[in-house]
Formats: sequence, C-alpha cells, structure tokens
Amino acid sequence: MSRRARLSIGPGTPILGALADSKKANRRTSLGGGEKGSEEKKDRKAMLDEWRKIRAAGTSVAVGGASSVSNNMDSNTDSLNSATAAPSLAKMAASPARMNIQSRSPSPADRAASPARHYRGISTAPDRSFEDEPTVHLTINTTNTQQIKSDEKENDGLSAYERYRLKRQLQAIGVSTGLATSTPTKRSTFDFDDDSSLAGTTPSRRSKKARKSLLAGGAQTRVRRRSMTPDRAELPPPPAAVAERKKHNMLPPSYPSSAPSSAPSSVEERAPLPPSSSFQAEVTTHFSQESTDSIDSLAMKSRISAMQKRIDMLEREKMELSMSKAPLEARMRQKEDAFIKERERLLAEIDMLHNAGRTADERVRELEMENEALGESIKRLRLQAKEAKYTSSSADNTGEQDAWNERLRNNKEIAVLRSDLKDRDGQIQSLRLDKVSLEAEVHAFKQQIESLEKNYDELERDYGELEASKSKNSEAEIQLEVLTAEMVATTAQLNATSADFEETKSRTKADMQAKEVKWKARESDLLFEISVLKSRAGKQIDDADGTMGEEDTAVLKARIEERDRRILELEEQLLNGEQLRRALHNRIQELRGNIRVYVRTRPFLPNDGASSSSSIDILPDGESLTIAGRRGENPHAFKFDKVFAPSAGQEIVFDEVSEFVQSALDGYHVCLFSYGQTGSGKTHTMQGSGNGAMRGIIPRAVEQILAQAAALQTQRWTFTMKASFLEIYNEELRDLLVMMNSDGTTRPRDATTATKLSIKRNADGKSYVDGINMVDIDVEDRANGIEQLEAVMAAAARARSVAKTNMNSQSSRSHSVFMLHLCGSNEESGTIVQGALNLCDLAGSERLDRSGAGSNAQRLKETQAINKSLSCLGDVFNALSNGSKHVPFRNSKLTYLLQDCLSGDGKALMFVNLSPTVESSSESLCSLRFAQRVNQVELGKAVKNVQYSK
Ligand SMILES: Nc1ncnc2c1ncn2[C@@H]1O[C@H](COP(=O)(O)OP(=O)(O)OP(=O)(O)O)[C@@H](O)[C@H]1O
Repeated sequence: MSRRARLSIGPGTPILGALADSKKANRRTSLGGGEKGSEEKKDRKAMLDEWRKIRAAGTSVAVGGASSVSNNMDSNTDSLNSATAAPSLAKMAASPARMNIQSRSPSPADRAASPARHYRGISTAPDRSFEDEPTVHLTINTTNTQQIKSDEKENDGLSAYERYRLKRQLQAIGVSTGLATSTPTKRSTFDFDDDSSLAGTTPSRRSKKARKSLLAGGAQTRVRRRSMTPDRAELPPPPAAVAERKKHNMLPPSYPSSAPSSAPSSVEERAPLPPSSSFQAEVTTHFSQESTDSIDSLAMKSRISAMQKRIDMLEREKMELSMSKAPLEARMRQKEDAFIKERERLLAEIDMLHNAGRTADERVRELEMENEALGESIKRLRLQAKEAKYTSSSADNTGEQDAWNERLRNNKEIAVLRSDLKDRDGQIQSLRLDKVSLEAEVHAFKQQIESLEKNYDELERDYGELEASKSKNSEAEIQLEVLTAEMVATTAQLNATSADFEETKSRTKADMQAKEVKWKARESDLLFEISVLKSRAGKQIDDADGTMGEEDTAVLKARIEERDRRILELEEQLLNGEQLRRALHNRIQELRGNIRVYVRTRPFLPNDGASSSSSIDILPDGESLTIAGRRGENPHAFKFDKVFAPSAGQEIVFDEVSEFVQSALDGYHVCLFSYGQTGSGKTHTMQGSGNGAMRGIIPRAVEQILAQAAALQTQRWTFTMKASFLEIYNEELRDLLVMMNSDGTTRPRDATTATKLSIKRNADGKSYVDGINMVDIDVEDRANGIEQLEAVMAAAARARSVAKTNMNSQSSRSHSVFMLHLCGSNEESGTIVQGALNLCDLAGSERLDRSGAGSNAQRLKETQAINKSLSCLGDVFNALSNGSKHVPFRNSKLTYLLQDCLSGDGKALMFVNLSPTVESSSESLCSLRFAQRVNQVELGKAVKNVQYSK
C-alpha cells in the first residue's frame, strides 16, 4: 500500500507567511509615518545581519551537500539546500537535484544512529522539526536574486513581538537559512513518501503484503496441522496396548526352555517329515528337530525381548515428545491468534490516523490558500493606500476628506483581515500540533508493530523447533511401527512353529506308542515262532535253548534290517518321484503358460480374538487344503500349485518363488502379486518387515538378482538395474519415489514434482508409466545396491497410503507395484536381454461392515475404488479363462498396468493370502474361488525379450 502525503507550502505557510507578515507589518509602520522609524531601521538592520549570519552558516553547511544540486540548476535560479545533519549531506550530494522533499529508506547505519527517525522522511518526535530529520532533501526553486533583493528592500521593519515570533518559527522550522532569503513566487511542493511508514520498506523488513500472506500461510499451516490430528489417532497403540501385546506374545508353557544343539538350523529350513518313515527315523528326526526348534525359539525369544526393549524405549521417547509438543503448540496457537488480532487492530488504527493526517493536511492547504488570498488582498490594499498617499497632495480639499475616509476604511479592513489571518495562523499551528501528535502516535504504533514482529519471529523460531521435533517424532513413530510389525510377525510365526512342533510331538508320541504296542505284539509273535521252531526241531531244550535261539534272532534281525533298508530305498524313490513329478508339473504349467497360484495362510495374531481354532486345514501333500463350510456345510476342498502352512516362514516362501524371480534376469517379464482380504498377510508376503528373517519377497528378490548378476559377470554379462515404486490410489497412479533422486538420495518436494502418473504405450505396444521416477540400484557393489533398495523401500513406505481399519492397524488403501527394470548385455555374444520384475501388493478385498470403512467418507471412497478395481481384475481373469476375444484390460488402472504380464508374454504368479480365523472363513472361501478361476487361465508360453546384435 503506498500513500503519499503532499504538503504544499505557499506564502501562507508559517515560514514564508511569517516572513511576508513581518514585511507587511514593516510597510504598515512606515505607511503610518511612525516616529520610531530610525529605531526600527536599526532593528531591521540587526535582523538582516542575523539572517545573513544564519544564511552564511546554512550555505557553508549546505555547500558540501548541495554542490551537485547547484550544478544542475539554472544559472538564474537560486538553489537553497537545507540539511543540517552531517550524514545526510553526503547522501544529498549523491542525489540528483529535485523539486521536492523526498524521503528515502534509511540505511542500517542511519537506523543505528537515529533509531527514532527510520520510518519516514519526517521527524517522528513531537518537538522535532524537519531540520532534525537527516533524510530530508529540500530544494526550493525561487525567483531570481533580483526579486529577493527588491523584497528585502520593501521590508519596512518588524515589531519586537513579530521579530521574536519570526525567530521562533525560523528556529522551529529549521529550513530558515534558505527560506529567510527567498520569497517564492511559485508555491513550492514538499512530498513525503509515506510508503516507508506503512510498508516498512527497509530491505530487511518484509512488505506488509508479504507479511500478511505469511500470516495467512501461518494460519493455513495451523489448519494443516490441525487437519493432521486424525492421522495421529491412527498411529500405533499406546504403551498399555503394547504391554497387552507383550502378554499375548508369551510362548506356550509346553515350549521347551532349553535344548542344547551343536548345529542349529533355522526352523524354516527344516524339511517336512515324510509321511511314512520308520520308527527309528522318526525318533531320530523328532529329537534332532526338538533340539533345533528349541535353539531357534531361544534365539527368537531373545530377539523379541530385544525388540520389546527397543519398542519400550521408542514409546517412552514418543510420549515425552508428544508431552513437550502439546503445550508448545497451544502456546504458539495462542500467540499467533493474539498477534493477528493485535496487528489487525493496529493496522486499522494506523489507517485511521493516516486518514486524519490527510484531512489535516487538506485543511492546512485550504487555510494556506485562504491565507495567500488574504495576503494578496492586503497587498492590493497597500498599493491602493500608497496610490492614495501620492495622489493626496494634488487632490482638492473635498477629495482629501474622501481619501481619508477611504484610508480609514482600508485600515479597518486590513485590521479585520489581519485578525482573520492571525486566527488562521492559530488554526494552522494547532493543526500542525495535531499532526505531530498523530505522527507520534503512528510512531508508537510502529514500535508496537516492530515488537510484534519480533514476537512473530520468535514464534516462527518456536514453530521451526516444533516442526523439527515433530519430524523427529514421526521418524521415531515409523521406526516403532516397523519394529512392532516385525515383532508381531515374528511372534506369530513362532507361535505357529511352536503349535506345529506340539502337533508333531504328540503325533510322534502317538506313533511311538502304537509302534511300541505293535513291536511288543511282534516280539511275542516272534517268541512264539521261535518256540514253535524249537519244538519242531525236536532238540533238547537245555542244549538248543542257547544256540538255536541266537541263530533265529540273528536271522530275524537280518530280515528286519533288510526290510528297513528296502523301506528307506522306497522312500527315497518316492521322494525323487515326487520331485520329478513337481518339476514336470512346473514344466507343463510353463508350457501351458498358466498363472501359478500359491496359497499362504497366516498364523494367528494377538488381535484375532480368543478363539484359535483354524477354519483352514492344510493337507500334508503341500498342495491341498480344506476350508470349513458356512453354516455347517461340508468342508470345501481346493488344490493349487503350492499351499503354505502358517508356520512357513519368509525364507521357505521365497525359496518356492526364487526360480520364478530368476527368470527376470533371463529377459522375461515376471509379475508376482498378492491377493486376499485385508489383514491376511499380503504386505507381509511382498515386503515383509524389518531387515532380518521377516524380510519379504521384494528385498529377497533384489538380493538374489544382485547375487546372480554378480555371478554372471564371470560370463561377460553386465547388468543395469533400476527400481520404481508406484501406487494406484482411488484409480490414480502416484509415484512413491517422488522425493528421491535417481542416485538414491532424497530431495525435498517442490512444485515441479509430479506425483500423478499415466500409463502409455510405446511403439512396440508395450505399456510403460510416463514420468515415473527411476532409482538406480548399484549392481557392481552389492552392499551399496542393498542399501539403495532399503532407502527406496523406506521412502515408499513413508509415501504409501495406509490407514487403520478394524481389521488391520496399517491397512494398505491402495495397490502398490514395485518394478525392477533389468537390462543385461553380453560382450562376447552381443546378446541383450531386457527383463522386468513387477511385485504387486494389492489392496485388501474387504467387506465394509467388517473393516468399519463405511463409517468414514474417505475410507468408503477408497474401499469402493479398491473393490471396483479388484472386480475388474476378476473380469479380466474370467475373460482369459473363457478364452474371450475381448479382455477388458482398460476397465481399471490396475489391469491396464498389468496388461503385458497377463496377456501371454510374461510369467505370472499369484499369492492368495488367507486369514485362519473362523470369522474370516467366508472371505477366505471367496478368495479361494477367485484363485481357482485364476488357476484355470492359460496364457500361452512366455516370451523372452532378447536381442542378438552379433
Ligand atoms: N505369515 C505371517 N507370519 C507372521 N505374521 C504375519 C504373517 N502374515 C501376516 N502377518 C502379520 O499380520 C498383520 C497383517 O498383515 P499385512 O499387513 O501384511 O496384511 P495385508 O493383507 O497386507 O492387509 P491390508 O490389505 O489391509 O494391507 C501384520 O502385522 C503382519 O506382520
């Protein structure tokens, strides 16, 4: 906002007006032919001397500063510069000659020297004159010197009071050295640039507009902060809940407390027992397995307790941070509100004062004009009086009387005009005083604003600190979430393994007892046989008892050993046959191009409820399962490529898909996706948690590919690898790595970062995501590559849309797709392969009533989008399994994105994740039926993307 207060000074202003006034008074005195003429002449002389001295002093001061101004002047123009403050003189010298008084922004040095005078080009203290203001440049364009001289000659002398008043005014106004000698013929104009007072245009200070917008920004930030509050409600549970979990995580009492073993192996590595092993084999397996599991459980226990400690610590930190955060936030909000209110009030008052100042200025101008008019009429009357005086001698006696009367009338009129003039002067003076006091008020307000600004800066600093502590807090929360997830998963798996172990133990015990009974029966049979044989041989019992019995026992032992060996051989053959069958099955699947379907049931979790009976029964062949029917129906049986039990760990699962992943390096487009109801373990399967045993397929796949790429270097293969990560949220594609540079470093979000992406097709008809950020994964240095991958996963986890639902505290509200783009070239053969690995974690299919998403508008919208895209995926599989000509890939972003993998060129594998609870059995049944349809899809043989340049 820029306002300019314009003060016009004509002959009627106190400075010049007073001078004119005194001149007129002198003339009047001389007109009256007073006897004090000579004395007054002396006074006048003294006054002129005094004026000359002042002028000389003023000129000498002004010389340095005004020389450049004078150089620019017309030769017959007298330039008078008034500037008494030394610092401004130098600045005046630098400034071009101007007709106006101009204010400038004070330099920091000026501000330090005279803090009270910064805001504008005029004095802000009530008793200061313009002379005190070091930033004022005054240049008055006057008439030529002749005119001044003639005016000086016209001065007839001053009364003592007028001289005193003139002196006071000259001192008060300060520009007297110049003004006393110049009688302007034109009205000079003084301009005050008022901007600085209102806008505070010092370089260091923000413009009012900018500050307003800053305040608005502050308010918005506050709103944003407040709008973030619900998210906090979705953060991990408080320590009480953690304690509750701890309670749930206790191992079953039957679990062995110590079992030393010389060579412990992972629980997950343990091969499943063959269904028909011999008694000895089973006993041996049982004991070695028991000791192995105990060691694993001990290790897991100690890991859990370490994790628990870390979680407790993070919880404590979190509590402390949130306790210190709340009062700070409240104080800041209070201060912000008070600041905004106070500032608005002050700005309104300043506006009011400025309006009052402007009105006063206008009034002063009007009075000055009136004053000028009065001066003119006094001059005219004086001239008339003079004329009358000169003509009086030649006039006749009758005319003399008239002239006398005329003079009397004139004198009366002059007296009236003079008193009028005096009144006006008084009015002008009081208006000036008003103005000065208004300026003082404005100054006080400005100081108030300054202090408020300081407060505001403090608040900003506080806010910065608060933000920093907030981000620290959220980092701690993320860590806590990761650790909690890892701990929950580890505990669940441990419980499942322990349950498995218990089951195996009791089964083995029962087997043992049965075999003992059998063995005892067999023993008695054999004894009976021996006695029969003995009696048949007809030998003496005393002699033969020892020798024959020994022989028979040896023969029998040999027979038993022979049978055991045969059994072992047959078992081995069975195992080999089984492996061959699976390999052939895989080969057939590959040739037919089937989408492979693996089913994984997750273990029970602490918040699954008290009932721990599973609705799913996994058969020992590792491919079949049955699920309890609804409302007492018969169980439903299903068969898939692989069925994992709840105790199957991440490593076992990855072993089964590693070959599949490997084919991405051979130039195939491979797609793995996890499907299932919310909370069934899709994210656990794909991403997993932490950096240890709970890592999922994505980190393990990248590690394997890095290891394989390194091994292939010996065969002259060089690979490059780029990772990208996106999510499909409410049918929109979003880049989860927008905050990452291609080298893996993070960057702040700016206006140019595009988060929304689109799917396009290239010249070969292959789809690609336009504008997606790709992060290089270092293939040369494996450790660095793994670190880069961890950074990618962390950035994506931060950016992903998750929320708490009734069924999962960290439910994915979007489909996420991790893409690994691989390019390998062989120097020797000139072969180039281009493979891709798409690892897709679908959002959970869910029923609104169970997930509780229906009660929240945003959750409802998300759920509708999720269910719609999953139903589109189902339509695509239906069309593919029916062999329809048209497959509706374009009906959703998900199917459009996966089109290449699902239309025959690539290899696809689907994980169906199931929850074991009885409450989830109907959702599990739906998922299994969906999976059965997918298993029937035949895509045709996958195609390798290879080019041969030699
Ligand atoms: N096989 C498993 N072993 C141990 N814990 C598991 C297993 N599967 C899932 N969990 C645990 O179950 C919880 C829910 O799993 P997860 O978040 O992976 O489900 P989801 O299917 O991805 O759910 P949503 O669709 O809502 O995102 C997690 O705490 C996870 O650690």
